[in-house]
Amino acid sequence: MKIHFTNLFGQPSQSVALMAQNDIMNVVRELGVNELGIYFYDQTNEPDGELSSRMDGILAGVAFGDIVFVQSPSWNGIEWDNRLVDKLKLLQTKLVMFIHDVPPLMFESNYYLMPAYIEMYNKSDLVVVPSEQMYHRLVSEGLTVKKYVVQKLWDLTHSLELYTPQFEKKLIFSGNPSRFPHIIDWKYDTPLHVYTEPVEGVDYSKVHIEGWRTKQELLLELSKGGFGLVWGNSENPEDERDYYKENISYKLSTYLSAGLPVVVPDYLSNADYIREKGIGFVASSLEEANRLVQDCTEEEYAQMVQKAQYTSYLIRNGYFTKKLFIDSIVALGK
Ligand SMILES: O=c1ccn([C@@H]2O[C@H](COP(=O)(O)OP(=O)(O)O)[C@@H](O)[C@H]2O)c(=O)[nH]1
Repeated sequence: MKIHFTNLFGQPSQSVALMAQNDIMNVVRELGVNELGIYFYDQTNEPDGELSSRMDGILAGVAFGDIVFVQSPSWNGIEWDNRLVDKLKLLQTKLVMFIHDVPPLMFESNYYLMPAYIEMYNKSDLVVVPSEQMYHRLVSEGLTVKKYVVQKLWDLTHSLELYTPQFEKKLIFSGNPSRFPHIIDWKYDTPLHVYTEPVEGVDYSKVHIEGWRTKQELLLELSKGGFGLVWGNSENPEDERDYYKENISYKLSTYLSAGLPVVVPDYLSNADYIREKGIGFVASSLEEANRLVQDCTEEEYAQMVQKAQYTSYLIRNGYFTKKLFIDSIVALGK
């Protein structure tokens, strides 16, 4: 019996979906997993026979009874993904749906696709979900798969020699303000440094715009100090859509991979982890986030940095992925 993971190719190198899938693959490859490369492309007018041959090629190395983790979605559309799943069922594989993103919940205009996604998820033997909240949400939408494993945090692997974060009353945000517009309308005392590719015609005068960095450059910069800020798509938590409360934030793991203390909103699916481990502040508004940083002492910060080392070690070395991998195999065998 072999174990396979699908892995995404063909998106720009700045795509977080691509980074996340590729990083998962880098971890499980070390565990002997076989890679099923999936190309992201415009498949709209692909003739049926060609699509079928393409998929047979992708699945050439899969034998009857193997275990296949499908990193979902492939971003080629639900029909494409569903078709691949049907081929995997024909091969009588044990199917693990590793749910990274749920497009019908991400964008309101896609909600109509929910029954199609649930139908596909229900073909699997086990689902890996970002959080308990997401599992219960999907069950409320019709998910019937009983076996599930919670991912909890993204890994972000590297073997860089980083700095030890130093106390500085500054916040850092690594993400595209087009998805987080309130970030560049920053109204608070604590300086906010934003890592993103600047877009022409956008006013960045209220923040310190740092430009785009590669993963390595970003981690090195982050590890110098300050606090990593996670916030949802709305400034006010009351306006926040459910999705950010159910999925897990990639930027949160980026900060933690660099050993940086964080400030997160109280609705974040894994805010309890930050609170329990003492590796940052949990805030109910951006105003409070600002105040918590302003009131923080050097000793308090040093303690958070000390505690963050443990989570940083796990994230850097891929342990959240290794854990979900082992938990899934154990659960499939029950
Ligand atoms: O200069 C930059 C800015 C961002 N990023 C990456 O892009 C991610 C942003 O992800 P996103 O905003 O989608 O995260 P989420 O919404 O899940 O918090 C960061 O965490 C980094 O890993 C990067 O590599 N270089």
